[in-house]
Order: sequence, then C-alpha cells, then structure tokens
Amino acid sequence: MSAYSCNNNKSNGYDMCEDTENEYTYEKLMKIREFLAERIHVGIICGSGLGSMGEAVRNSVCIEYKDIPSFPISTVQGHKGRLIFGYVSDVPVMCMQGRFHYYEGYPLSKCVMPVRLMKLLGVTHLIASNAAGGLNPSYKVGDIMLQKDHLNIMGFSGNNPLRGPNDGVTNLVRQLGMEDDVHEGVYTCMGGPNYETVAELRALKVLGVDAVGMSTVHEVTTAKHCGMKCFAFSLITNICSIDYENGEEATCEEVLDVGKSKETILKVLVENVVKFIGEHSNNE
Ligand SMILES: O=P(O)(O)O[C@@H]1C[C@H](O)[C@@H](CO)O1
Ligand SMILES: Nc1nc2[nH]cnc2c(=O)[nH]1
Repeated sequence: MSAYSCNNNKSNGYDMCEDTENEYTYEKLMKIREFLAERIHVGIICGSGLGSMGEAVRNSVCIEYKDIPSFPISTVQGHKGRLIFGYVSDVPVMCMQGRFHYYEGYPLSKCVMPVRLMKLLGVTHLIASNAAGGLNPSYKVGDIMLQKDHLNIMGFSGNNPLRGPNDGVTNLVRQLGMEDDVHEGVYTCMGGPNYETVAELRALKVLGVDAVGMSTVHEVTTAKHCGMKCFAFSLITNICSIDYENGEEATCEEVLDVGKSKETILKVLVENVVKFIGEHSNNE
C-alpha cells in the first residue's frame, strides 16, 4: 500500500488519496497557476531614483531581471533591475524596481512588455511613477504631479505600443498632508536620452504640458488597453527653464538626488494608494 491510501480515515483531517499517475495534467497545473496568479492585485513601476518604493514591499521575493528568460535588463542609473513580489498594506503586489526606456534602445513593445506580464499575472491596478521636469511655473522641485492626462508625443509619429495587431485617487494623496506639494497635470514622454532644449520646452508649454519625462505614457496606454485601472504620478525633480539666460539644465545626478530625498514620502504614498486600491477595488 502506498504511503497515501484513499480511505475514509481522516487521520489528520484530510482525505489521504492514492498517489495516482498523471494526477497533475497540464490543464490541472494551469488551473493552479491561474489560482496563484490571480493573487497579484497591484503592479508598481518605480521611476528613476524612485526604487525606494520597492522597499515598502513586505514578505518580498526579489528576482533580478537578468535571471528572467528573455527579460530586458535596466541600463540606466537609478534602476536596480529586479522584480519584487510581496505585500504592501496586506495587498499582493509585484513591483518593478527599474523600468525600460525607449532611449535605452528598446522598442516600445519591449518597454511595455512588463505591463502585459502584469496583466497575465492577474494585476488589475497599475501604479506608474517617474521622475520628471516641471514645466508648470507653480511647481517646485520635490513636488508630486498626479497625471490627469498625457500627451503621447512619440505617438504623434505613430510610435505607439498598440501599433500592430490588436492584441482614478487625488484626495487620498492630499490626505497624506501633501496639500501644497501635490498637483494634477499633463505629462508627456519625450524619446530622450537628452533633456529638452529651450525651444522644445517652449513648444511643450504651448501644448499644455505640465511635466516632461521619458517614460510612462506607453506603459499607461498599454495598461488601459489591457483593461487595468491606472494611477500615474511624477516626482518633479527639476524645473525646466524656458529662457536662454537662465541656462539651468537638468542632470541625472540631481534627478536621483531628489528621488533619494523623497524616498520616505514615496513609500508612504505607495502604501496608502495600494491600501486604497485593496479596500475599494472589490466594489468595481
Ligand atoms: O524612468 P523615469 O521616467 O523616471 O526616468 C526619468 C527620465 C530619464 O530616464 C531619467 C532622466 O534623468 O529620469
Ligand atoms: N525628458 C525629461 N525627463 C526628465 N526626467 C527628469 N527630469 C526630466 C526632464 O527635465 N526632461
């Protein structure tokens, strides 16, 4: 008799069934995968220098991008390049500590692949963050801009992640005591890797852009296409100068320094937004 025999003795409260061959067919295993995958609820993408939000993940398991088959690697400063699975405010999450940018040489389809992976793993809500230059004169370094809309400048030329075959939270943030530092504005993604010229910034301002970066637009576009709800925000890491005399230019170092200086509030922000999602998404 094998160690397990189907009898009605529930010696330890469990039916001990015989270990039959092929019990775990592919279909049955896929059902187990689906059950486990449905457990990941919120996806988080950390922008440049904003990887500290990944430290808010509890009971975490970290997997380096380089260890994941055919996964791109992060080549930009301020992007650790690892996936973190775990819990934030008791909500199961997967967090990208490092994202992929078009200017790294990755096509948009590769930049947004992690969003599609999140969808396959059951993610229903995406929190996307980035470091951006402030164009709106009321912004100061260290402020947060909630992205109420975006201008898909790269899409103007048809460079869109949806190309090819067709495969809402403001009050909450203000309740964190950030009234004076939180804005709602329009973000745009430039191709990079260079920062904008004065002429480009002047043009963007005319177009109504409040903050300019090099990411997020294609990820949010893809997430919405996948049916996810999105919360995207920018940490204003520098003020874009639109006059030639000022001469102040953004640098990667200052971007990362501001991200570091705001890591505590960013962790608090992501914990509260994930908690809010966990408490409200069942009503959808
Ligand atoms: O990943 P994000 O959009 O936060 O990165 C921004 C844009 C550039 O990659 C970099 C500029 O320093 O920060
Ligand atoms: N394109 C762009 N991305 C940024 N990321 C942080 N600051 C900036 C900026 O001024 N321009």
